[in-house]
Amino acid sequence: MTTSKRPLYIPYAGPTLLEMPLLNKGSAFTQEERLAFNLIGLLPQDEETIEDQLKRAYRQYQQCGTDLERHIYLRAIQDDNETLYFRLVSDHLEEMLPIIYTPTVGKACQEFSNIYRNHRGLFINYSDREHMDDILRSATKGNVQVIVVTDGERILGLGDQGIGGMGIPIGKLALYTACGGISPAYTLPITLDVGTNNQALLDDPMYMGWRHKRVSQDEYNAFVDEFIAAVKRRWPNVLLQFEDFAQANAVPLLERYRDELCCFNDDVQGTASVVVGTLMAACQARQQTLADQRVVFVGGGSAGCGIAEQTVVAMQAEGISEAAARARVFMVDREGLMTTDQDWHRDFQHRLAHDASLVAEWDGQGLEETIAQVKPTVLIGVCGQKGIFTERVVRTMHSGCENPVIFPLSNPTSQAEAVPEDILNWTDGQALVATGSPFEPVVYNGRSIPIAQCNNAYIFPGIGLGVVAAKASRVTDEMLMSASRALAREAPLVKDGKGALLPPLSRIREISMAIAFEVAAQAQHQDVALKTDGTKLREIIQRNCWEPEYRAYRRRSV
Ligand SMILES: O=C([O-])CC(=O)C(=O)O
Ligand SMILES: [Mg+2]
Repeated sequence: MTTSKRPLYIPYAGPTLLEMPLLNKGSAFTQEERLAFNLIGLLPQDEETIEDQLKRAYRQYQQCGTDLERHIYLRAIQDDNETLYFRLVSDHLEEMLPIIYTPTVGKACQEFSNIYRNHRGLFINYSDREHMDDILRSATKGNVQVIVVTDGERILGLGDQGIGGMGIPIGKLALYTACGGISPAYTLPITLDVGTNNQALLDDPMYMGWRHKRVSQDEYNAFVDEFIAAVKRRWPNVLLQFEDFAQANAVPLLERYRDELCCFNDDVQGTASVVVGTLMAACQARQQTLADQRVVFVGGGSAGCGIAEQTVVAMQAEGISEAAARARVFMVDREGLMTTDQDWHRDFQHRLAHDASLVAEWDGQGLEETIAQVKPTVLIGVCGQKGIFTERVVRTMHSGCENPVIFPLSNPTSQAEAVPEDILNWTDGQALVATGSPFEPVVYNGRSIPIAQCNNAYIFPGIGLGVVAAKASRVTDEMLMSASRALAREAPLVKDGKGALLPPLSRIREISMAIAFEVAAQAQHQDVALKTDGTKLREIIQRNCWEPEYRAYRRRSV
């Protein structure tokens, strides 16, 4: 079945057309199209519908033996026929998200050079820097609206994966389409190949990236500068998402470019936005405010500090002073509670450090002691250290707080600070738990407790859709806060008094639309997008939503 939308006029034909994943329909080309586009004899005789193709594809998917094989299989369909890929993923969204995205995408990054089949996106190598404009020009898509870029240095909690990190921009952009409705014709994944410090990759004869240590900081900064300048020349209005950069670069890059082009850092700002939205939902479900909470973060990197700063802003919005809000937020890192006498902090960490006098009477300032002293109501893990929320840590917290909120957020599953089942067992089933990677519901005392996946996937597709639809020129902090509020409103535990802290992923398309609306309205309010009325805005957002369905093709002469 093709849609009732108007036909597309296509200048390509023959094998070339079949090799264009954005246009290929495979066995679904009609007899008339096969004639018009010189496809006779290039396809088996039977003219199929997308439903026929879906049945075959899903059957083959089910025959794959491992999650990584399922990932490879889906990526192959994506490279062959994007319409079929997105329809298949949309039809089985909850089942396939963990395959195309976290956690399986982590494995796909680690195995990138071993499982490589086909080109997708751009690899911009440091030694090709003089050709930056040519490289961007050779991106076959003319109208790019969203770029996700990584340099592969901090892929999930898995560290430096070199060019293997490309799995992440590809996965994130698949979600922009599957969850946010952005047409795949408008998305472009990019990996900046500035070398790798992962010795195993450098020694691996299969490794496909630049076999070179990461370039020096000065060389790196100049290279990223050239990249951003070239992007601005080629697509001045694009939305650029920074993804999985190392801590040393994430915040500085964001600060350097956020007033220069429409960009955001998903790990810092997207994660902050989804976590604050989930915290708001947890507080509302308990009829408390965020400003009532004492929050301990384990992991003082850019993600942890980003969430902490956004938490401070959200507490202030409830009416307390900045100083009072900061007094309720505690960062624990490798040297324990972050205090102002430690000299390793970067600026963004120093702002969140407590005065050393706070710990003067404590018995050290490690995680357990901090929990015992601070008596937090919320514990958030963003340190990538598996199992750091030990039974002792969780039980100590529970002894000071009847219903603790505990979010082990590190990804993928193998890096989680604790698993939900243990947390619920150690807290007599009282904790409110959300994780970064997906987990099955936990059965406790015969009750099935759903575990929310507090992953930035709830946020970035909606932000992207809102920005693209409203043609916003910047991503402001207030736009991110609107996204948090829109997400909290959808929490089943708040709306219905039961269920999870976040809506099921099966509703993510709808949630992304709601987020897009709030984000776009806020952009208009702040004059970073042209004003329209609300009805018109809804219409524009709707119009920007691409559906994975085949259009009829007519031949256009070149
Ligand atoms: O990709 C994910 O699942 C979330 C994320 O940004 C990260 O962990 O870096
Ligand atoms: Mg990330």
